[in-house]
Amino acid sequence: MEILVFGAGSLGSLVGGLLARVHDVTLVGRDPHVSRVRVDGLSVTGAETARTAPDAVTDGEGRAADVAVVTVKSFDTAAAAETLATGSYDAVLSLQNGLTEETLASRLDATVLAGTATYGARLREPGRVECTGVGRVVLGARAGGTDPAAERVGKAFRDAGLRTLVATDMPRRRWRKLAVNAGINAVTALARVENGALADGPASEVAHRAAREAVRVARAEGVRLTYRGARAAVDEVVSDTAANRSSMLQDVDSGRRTEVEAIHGEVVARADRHGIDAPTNRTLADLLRAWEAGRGVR
Ligand SMILES: NC(=O)C1=CN([C@@H]2O[C@H](COP(=O)(O)OP(=O)(O)OC[C@H]3O[C@@H](n4cnc5c(N)ncnc54)[C@H](O)[C@@H]3O)[C@@H](O)[C@H]2O)C=CC1
Ligand SMILES: CC(C)(CO)C(=O)C(=O)O
Repeated sequence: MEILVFGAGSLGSLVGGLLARVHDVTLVGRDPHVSRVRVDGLSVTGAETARTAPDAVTDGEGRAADVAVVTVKSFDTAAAAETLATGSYDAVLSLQNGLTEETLASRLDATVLAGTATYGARLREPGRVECTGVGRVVLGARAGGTDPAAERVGKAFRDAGLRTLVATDMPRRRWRKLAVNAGINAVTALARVENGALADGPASEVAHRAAREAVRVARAEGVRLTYRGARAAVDEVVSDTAANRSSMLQDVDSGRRTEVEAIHGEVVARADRHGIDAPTNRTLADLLRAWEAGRGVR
């Protein structure tokens, strides 16, 4: 299969590097990573290992592939979609955090598939990405149900050795992941603690309240999630990833812009639309916005 990975940072390089074991992969990213991959190939180290030679480019305009996998940060989604719209793809799959498929679908003619990834990835140096945890990719039709494109892409991922599930309930899975991120990300970033610190104590209470608010909004949107299920999902991720520094904590550690708008900001914006209160997410979002403004990364 011909696969374009748009956003060859940490996750995109890991997924693209593994897919390139059996597929014709092009990474769209930035220098110096792209130049290094072109000269020396891409090395995947850590929990997964591979040495592959995908094509790598900095200009994503006017390209064509069977599928484009989008792995830019959520705040770069609209710009990525504008570029993808100049090319030709049968399907576009998002593996990002947040509900970014809506942004992609509103700008693209191609079938947009929803996805989640629980693999951990960190770009260690140009040309080398570390797999910090073997997770799973779950993908499927954006509105739920079956889609032949999802089956084809799922098979292509599995053929390359990526643990992949094709699911028929993606709206519920997307919202459950958003509820988990709403629970964990800002709390760990602001308290400067690893995920495991949310196992009990006051930070755990804040995390559960934030996840509960996300579930309330999901239910207002007709997505069947239970409060107990989301609480259990937060606890399970906290336990499974106890030693992780969440992606938002890593962004704060590095003084980078965070995905606050796609996670807590999104929960608040949708809560407002439904006339629901989301005070915990509102407070967490405002604190992160204040931190970003202070760092000059907003
Ligand atoms: N890193 C991880 O372990 C995981 C990340 N995710 C999600 O995946 C998404 C990506 O995360 P990361 O890979 O960590 O971010 P990242 O910042 O490492 O990678 C994104 C890359 O996209 C590139 N990019 C953005 N716009 C571009 C453009 N127009 N042209 C070329 N390159 C462009 C950036 O330069 C950057 O290298 C986020 O939504 C994140 O929440 C989800 C699960 C795990
Ligand atoms: C699931 C979790 C919270 C794992 O750290 C994550 O997705 C993130 O850090 O963004």
